[in-house]
Amino acid sequence: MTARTADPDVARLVATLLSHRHGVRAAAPGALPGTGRLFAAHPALSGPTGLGTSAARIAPARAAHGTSPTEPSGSPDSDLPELYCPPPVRDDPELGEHVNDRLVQWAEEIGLYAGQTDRIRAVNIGRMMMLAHPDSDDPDRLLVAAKCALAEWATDDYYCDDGAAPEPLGAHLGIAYTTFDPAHPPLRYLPEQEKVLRNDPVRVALRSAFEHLAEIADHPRVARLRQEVAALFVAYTHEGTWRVQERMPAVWEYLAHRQFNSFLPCLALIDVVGRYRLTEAEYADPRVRRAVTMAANASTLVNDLYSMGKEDHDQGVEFNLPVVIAAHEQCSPPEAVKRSVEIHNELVHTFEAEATALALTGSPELRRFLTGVWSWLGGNREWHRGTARYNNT
Ligand SMILES: CC(C)=CCC/C(C)=C(\C)COP(=O)(O)OP(=O)(O)O
Repeated sequence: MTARTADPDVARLVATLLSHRHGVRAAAPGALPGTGRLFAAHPALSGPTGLGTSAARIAPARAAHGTSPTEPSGSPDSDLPELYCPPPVRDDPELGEHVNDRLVQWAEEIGLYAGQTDRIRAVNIGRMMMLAHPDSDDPDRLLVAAKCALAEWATDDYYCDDGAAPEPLGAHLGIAYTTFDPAHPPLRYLPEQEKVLRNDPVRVALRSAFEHLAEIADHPRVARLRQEVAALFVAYTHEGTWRVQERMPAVWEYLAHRQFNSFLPCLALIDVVGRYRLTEAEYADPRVRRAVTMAANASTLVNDLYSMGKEDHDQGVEFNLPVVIAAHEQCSPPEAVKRSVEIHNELVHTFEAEATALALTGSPELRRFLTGVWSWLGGNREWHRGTARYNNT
């Protein structure tokens, strides 16, 4: 495994991706084909109503941020393929800021990212939740999703990234897991266990986030998130092994890991935030699972592309799809970025086709959930395009 250096051609391509005015435009439709009409036919499932909610309704061809399928696509100054991604459905900066303020307050109260309040505020996960969950204007629900996301992200930042030693990773994650699936030791060991769970900000954050989730979600959906975060932790360990072994994974292996070291836990809360209930039978349907995990993977490849600039400055080896492709397919870094965009696009096209079929034949709740995943892709990309986490390097 060789250390990477910032390649000026890659920097140019990443800058193109990040650019608002000349970047790769959203090329995908704003709604899954056919679902706009179906939503209209099911007013009970057509999203929130009331003050300030009109922007949250799913509109087939309208972008919240000046990108629409009718706009020209592709960048004038590069041959980077279009990033196939829907536009964001709504942009309500005030709502995002409100959620973000409360999220930062929570982080301060529990000591998460202590001394880095300004940085965490600038990352603006409140805005991410506002963009990615356009069918909810409920700040309390968006805040719960934001707390879960920040706690999951912090687990990565504290235990995996930023030069963290890989050796204790398994133990860190094993203990962290018990914050939301409690261990029940003989009573005499309980004080010692409890002390450890309280003396680390990641553990405190995960426990607190799950407690808040339990206030708004029923047991099956809390269990659903538990399962997705367990898979996330397995994937964190998977990545840690490459560091210990100093091994560059094969492209297929990297992608398999990225399906779960992904935003899948965020997608799992789409119905909770939207205040409806997708049955566990439908969530677990292998056809739904395939579509949703592909979308999760694609949304995280967006992260790989947008975070390349940041990762060039991080300590230690940072894995992302272009780095893995360049290493294994003996191509230049710019070519690896292009191939990564193509892989992203294939995943999104496949999701679009399969989710459309499922939405047309499944329950109204499944239809709304899959539309929510599609909206999530658009909001996720829009957030990556603007967050200080990837734009201030
Ligand atoms: C919000 C959430 C579920 C986060 C867990 C997974 C995660 C940390 C990412 C999908 C982000 O990936 P990465 O580790 O590459 O993050 P950075 O690019 O370092 O911000």
